[in-house]
Amino acid sequence: MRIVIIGSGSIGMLVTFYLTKKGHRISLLTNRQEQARVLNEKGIHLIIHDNERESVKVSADTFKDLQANGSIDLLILAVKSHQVKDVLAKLNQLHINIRAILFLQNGMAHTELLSTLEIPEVAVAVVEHGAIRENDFTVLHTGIGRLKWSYVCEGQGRIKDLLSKSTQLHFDISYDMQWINVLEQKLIVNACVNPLTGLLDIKNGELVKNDYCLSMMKMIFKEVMMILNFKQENDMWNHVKDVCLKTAENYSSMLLDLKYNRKTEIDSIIGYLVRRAKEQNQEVTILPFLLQGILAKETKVEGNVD
Ligand SMILES: NC(=O)C1=CN([C@@H]2O[C@H](COP(=O)(O)OP(=O)(O)OC[C@H]3O[C@@H](n4cnc5c(N)ncnc54)[C@H](OP(=O)(O)O)[C@@H]3O)[C@@H](O)[C@H]2O)C=CC1
Ligand SMILES: CC(C)(CO)C(=O)C(=O)O
Repeated sequence: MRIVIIGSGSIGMLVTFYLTKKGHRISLLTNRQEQARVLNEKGIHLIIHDNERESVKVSADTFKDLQANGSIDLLILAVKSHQVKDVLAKLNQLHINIRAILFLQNGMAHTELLSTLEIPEVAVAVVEHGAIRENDFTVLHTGIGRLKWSYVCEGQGRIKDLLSKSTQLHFDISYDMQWINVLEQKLIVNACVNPLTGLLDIKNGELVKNDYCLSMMKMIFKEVMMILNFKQENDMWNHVKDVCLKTAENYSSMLLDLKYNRKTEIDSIIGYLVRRAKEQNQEVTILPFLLQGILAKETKVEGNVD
């Protein structure tokens, strides 16, 4: 089975590492020639529990090296949510025949593209792990979590086959029948944690340790619950707080994107919720505030006030 992973950042390297270790042959497609060269020379190094280091050999190519009219049995997309559209458009232009696709993004931007896909097998997953790209060939596995996934359409079961053969190795995998539930539950967590940690420049744990932060997070949570019409409010609130505790020492991906001057996934998380509130004629004030706040930080103009 030809498995291709596009996106060789934190999650792309993490998933490639574990699948390779489990014996799967993966082609990792990078954005930059230099990264492909380094990966082919050094392999992927994974650092876990502060200093345990392991490495695997990998086969890396650039996205631009993809041959037109080729085929991919299973494509795993590990780019940021706002990069998905561009990647799919390029694959389409090259007439690549994709038999199955697995999305690993946070947020909901990619769900708006699902109805346009002409791929027989489609699944979505959320990654509850923490991973940080230290350099072009090293990834830190900072939080051990789960990969939760679900089919949008099952096709020939290639994804099920791969994931059922890939359990353990620090990568617990669980299946849910309802793909929308999988994504919405992660959306709730990301909406509560990411923008607030990004704006306040704090670790995830501070959100539950500091009473002011906790009450701000509760205000966000309330608006999100209303928009999604989510029923099990208490369970979900406990889950959000639990994620903050389990990832207490982590910086959220949004805070890191801001720190390294990268575009954040705010539109796919909060932008999506604001658009949904508008469609449902619901008045929301906190989420638009967060959206503007993060966009302001993303486009910050430096200089003296006077
Ligand atoms: N990191 C984490 O701990 C977690 C991440 N996630 C989610 O996983 C997804 C991926 O995140 P993450 O790995 O952190 O992101 P990164 O920014 O680390 O990685 C994205 C990768 O995609 C590459 N890329 C961008 N555009 C293209 C393109 N057109 N063609 C080929 N490659 C491209 C980037 O290249 P370049 O190297 O040039 O930038 C980069 O290597 C996100 O949706 C994120 O929210 C979910 C849970 C935890
Ligand atoms: C779960 C959480 C909040 C962990 O930091 C995350 O998904 C992220 O940072 O994007």
